[in-house]
Amino acid sequence: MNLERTLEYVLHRYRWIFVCFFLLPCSFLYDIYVVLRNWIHFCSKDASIEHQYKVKHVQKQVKEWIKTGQKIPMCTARPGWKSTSVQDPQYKNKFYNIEVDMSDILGINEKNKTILVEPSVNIGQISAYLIPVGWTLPIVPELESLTVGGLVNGQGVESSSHKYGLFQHICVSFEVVLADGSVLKCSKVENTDIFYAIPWSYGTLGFLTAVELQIIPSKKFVELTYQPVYSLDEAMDSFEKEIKRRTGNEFVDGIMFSKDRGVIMTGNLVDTPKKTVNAIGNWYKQWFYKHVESFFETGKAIDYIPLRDYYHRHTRSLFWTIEEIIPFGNHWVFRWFFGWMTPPKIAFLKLTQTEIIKKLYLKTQVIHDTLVPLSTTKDMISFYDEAYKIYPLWLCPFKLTNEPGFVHSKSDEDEFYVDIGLYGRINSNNFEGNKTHIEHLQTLKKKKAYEMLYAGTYATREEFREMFDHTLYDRIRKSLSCEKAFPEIYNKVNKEARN
Ligand SMILES: Cc1cc2nc3c(=O)[nH]c(=O)nc-3n(C[C@H](O)[C@H](O)[C@H](O)COP(=O)(O)OP(=O)(O)OC[C@H]3O[C@@H](n4cnc5c(N)ncnc54)[C@H](O)[C@@H]3O)c2cc1C
Ligand SMILES: NC(=O)C1=CN([C@@H]2O[C@H](COP(=O)(O)OP(=O)(O)OC[C@H]3O[C@@H](n4cnc5c(N)ncnc54)[C@H](OP(=O)(O)O)[C@@H]3O)[C@@H](O)[C@H]2O)C=CC1
Ligand SMILES: CC(C)=CCC[C@@H](C)[C@H]1CC[C@@]2(C)C3=C(CC[C@]12C)[C@@]1(C)CC[C@H](O)C(C)(C)[C@@H]1CC3
Repeated sequence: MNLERTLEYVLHRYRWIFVCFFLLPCSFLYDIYVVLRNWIHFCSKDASIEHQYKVKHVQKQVKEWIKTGQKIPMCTARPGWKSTSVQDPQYKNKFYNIEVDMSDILGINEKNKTILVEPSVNIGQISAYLIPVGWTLPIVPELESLTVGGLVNGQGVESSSHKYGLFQHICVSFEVVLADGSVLKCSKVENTDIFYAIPWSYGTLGFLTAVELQIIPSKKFVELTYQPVYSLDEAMDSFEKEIKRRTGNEFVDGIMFSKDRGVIMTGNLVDTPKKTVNAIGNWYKQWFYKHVESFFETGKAIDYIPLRDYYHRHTRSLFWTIEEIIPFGNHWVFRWFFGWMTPPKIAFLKLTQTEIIKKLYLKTQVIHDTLVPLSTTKDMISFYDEAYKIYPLWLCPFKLTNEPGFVHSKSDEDEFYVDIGLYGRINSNNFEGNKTHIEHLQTLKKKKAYEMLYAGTYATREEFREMFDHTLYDRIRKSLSCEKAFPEIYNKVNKEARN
């Protein structure tokens, strides 16, 4: 027991040695390799012609699965350690793996204001491609490694979501390979039901092979205003006012550093900065959340930030979770000398974490996002303060439409919700392990909230069905004969059902 404790302590406390001396250089070299590979690929091949061959390859694999007698369900062959989540999808070892590794941008259609991409294209790739040519996605989730396939089959949210909704709401059409090996295009005008059923479906309706996304004109900078607040009431009032402001804000989000102290941030796109630009993405700059915290000393302030730096502001510090791994990572000496190699790749961190580190995270930390109606956000934050006391806390408002599907507003109208992000160490003396986690689930139910599923769910199958609207999903699964081909969503996102 004592030995285990000591080992836990050493592995956790000194993880940085392995991360700094091994994972950081590997991550940096891997990034160079990816840039070169994409560039060579871009110069040597016509992505849209090659796309057709890639789709045929997926179809061929599905048809081979049919010939095997459809005994075990299918899933993508993307290894679990590559996924941007804490989960370990062990089903990948048991299921029939289909290679859907398609990572090309297929082109922009400026007239229709859309971009066509393959599903393994990541958000970093899209922002680097679009911004220099004057366009951007209306919603750019902040971690560069998130893929379009994962964001569509899962879910995505960002500080522009109060205006545009969730990532699924900027999708124009999907191309999918179905369980019978056929290819189908769906959108708001053709195969509508399938179009609405795919978001949140976790790859349990078919294999996504292309996604058409809405694009909007971009500008060079974000004018970002930081407004410190000194009580939860003030935070909620300011938040509500900024979301509903008539003149509009392109971006609204907030970070609470304790129950009574937070910073609400509002931003707009501009071409001409009115003061010196703050390129917060440069390797020697402070971690973004530390920069935000500094405004308690100075009071309300404005920054002009290059657009791409703003979008990926939490990439370098993985929100605030990197501090647990490299505790001195924000020290100026580290930033100046090693900052250019950060962050370590999430995939490499996952691949190399030990069982003891995994257990320690589960025992002492929570990584979870909940989607709570704006009207009950204050109560939910108070609950989190009592039960977990995890700070900083991310607050990201979003518009939830009543379009059909797994998650929609609970009235006939669009409603405002807030994504509350808990990422870190539990500091509350009231925390009582699973008892608290169960109370949390019950509170979510009372508040008519949803859970984001990248962190998995501990809800029972019944609770899960109560939280998420399965009406359309069940119907589409039947009509597309998915029973043998794919597991149900629950069997992918709940640990016990998954194994
Ligand atoms: C947010 C949360 C909610 C929970 N709710 C319930 C509940 O309602 N009812 C109940 O009976 N038990 C609940 N638990 C506890 C849980 O049931 C068991 O501890 C778990 O099933 C043990 O499985 P595992 O170690 O194989 O972890 P896995 O689920 O396989 O996860 C693998 C590893 O990933 C990490 N990890 C996974 N998810 C998280 C996360 N959200 N936050 C931090 N680290 C994570 C851990 O390192 C974990 O060891 C909850 C745990 C967490 C963190
Ligand atoms: N700001 C934000 O919104 C953030 C969101 N996230 C979450 O991260 C996740 C995305 O991470 P990422 O690593 O990109 O994705 P993952 O590899 O985690 O994939 C997520 C799910 O999507 C399915 N999927 C992915 N591609 C396809 C495809 N082409 N066809 C069919 N199914 C597919 C996977 O199926 P299979 O199981 O078969 O592989 C899996 O179930 C999302 O769930 C998102 O919610 C995380 C951080 C921030
Ligand atoms: C909806 C939004 C904005 C979600 C943000 C989620 C991030 C905070 C999550 C996504 C991936 C994530 C779960 C991860 C981790 C921290 C929190 C992250 C970055 C870490 C790095 C924590 C340390 C762990 O040992 C391990 C390496 C497995 C994970 C990897 C994924």
